[in-house]
Amino acid sequence: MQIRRINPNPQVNTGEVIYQANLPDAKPRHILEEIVWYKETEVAKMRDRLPLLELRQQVATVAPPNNFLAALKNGKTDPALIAEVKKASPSKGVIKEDFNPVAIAKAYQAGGASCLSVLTDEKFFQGSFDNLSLVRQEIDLPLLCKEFIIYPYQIYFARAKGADAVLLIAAILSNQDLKYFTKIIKALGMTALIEVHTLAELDRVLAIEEVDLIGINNRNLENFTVSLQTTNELLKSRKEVINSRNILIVSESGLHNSEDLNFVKEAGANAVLIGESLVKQSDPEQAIYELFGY
Ligand SMILES: O=P(O)(O)OC[C@@H](O)[C@@H](O)c1c[nH]c2ccccc12
Repeated sequence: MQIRRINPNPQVNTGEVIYQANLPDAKPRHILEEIVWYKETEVAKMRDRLPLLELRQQVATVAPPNNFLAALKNGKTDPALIAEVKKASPSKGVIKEDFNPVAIAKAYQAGGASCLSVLTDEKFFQGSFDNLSLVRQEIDLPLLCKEFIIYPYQIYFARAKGADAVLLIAAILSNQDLKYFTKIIKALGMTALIEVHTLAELDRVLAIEEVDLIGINNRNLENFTVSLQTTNELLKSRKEVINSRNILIVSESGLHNSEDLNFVKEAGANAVLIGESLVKQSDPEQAIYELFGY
C-alpha cells in the first residue's frame, strides 16, 4: 500500500501529491497528513460495508440536488452566509458540548443563512454522515458536505446522504484529481467548493476551466494559525482573473465579528463560511443577526 504525502511546500505550485510506501515507522508531518492517512482506512471500511456499485444505485434514488451556487448569489445577507454545523475541531477541541445538529441547523436557517455546511469527519471533528442525513431531512437550504475528499467514492456517498455541494481541498489533491473530482461533482448536479490557502494553490485551481466557486481558508490546516490577510492577499493578487471569470469567493474560518466580515467583504469576498463563532452561542439565530447587523 502507498500513502499520500501532501506537497511539503504549499507555497510552490507542484500540483502533485507525493506517494510514499507505508513504512511502519512513517510519521505524519502535520495534522492534515494525519487526517488524510486516517481517511484512507476509513474509506476502505466504507467500501467494505457498501461497494461503489451499490452506492451508485442509492444515489439514483435520492432527490436531485439544490443549487448551492445560486443560493449564494441570491443570499439574504451580504456577504452571503454558509453557516457550519460543527461540534469540535483539532485546533479548538469541543466547541459545543450539548450539540444538537438539527436544532443548530434550524436556527441558522431562521437567522438567514443561504447555505449550511455539515462536518462529516468523525475522528477529528466529531461529525458524521448521519448528521448530514438528519439535517437534510429537516432543512431545505443547500448543504455542503465538509469532508476530506480523497476518493470519488466519498463524493457519491455525500450525494447519497443528500449533499448539494462538496468541499475539495487543493492542499491534499493533485491537479488531476482536482479536475476529475470537480467533473464528478458537476455530473451529479452538485457544486464544488474548492479550498485554497496559498497563492500557488489558487493558481492551480484557476487552471481548472470549470471552476466557479473558490474558498479561501484563513486557517492554515497544517499549524492552525489564522489570518484574515490570507483572503485579502490572495484576492489582491488575482482579482482581475477572478472577476472576469465570474468566480464566487468564499472567505472561510476565523470570522468572529462585524469588523471581520467587513474586512473580507472589502477584500472582495462574496460569501463567508462561519462555524465556531456561531455554533458556540446559546442562540445561533440571534448571533447571525448581531454578526450581520440586522
Ligand atoms: O469555525 P470557523 O473558524 O468559523 O471555521 C469554519 C470553517 O471554515 C472550517 O471549519 C474549515 C475550513 N476548511 C476546512 C476543511 C476541513 C475542516 C474544516 C474546515
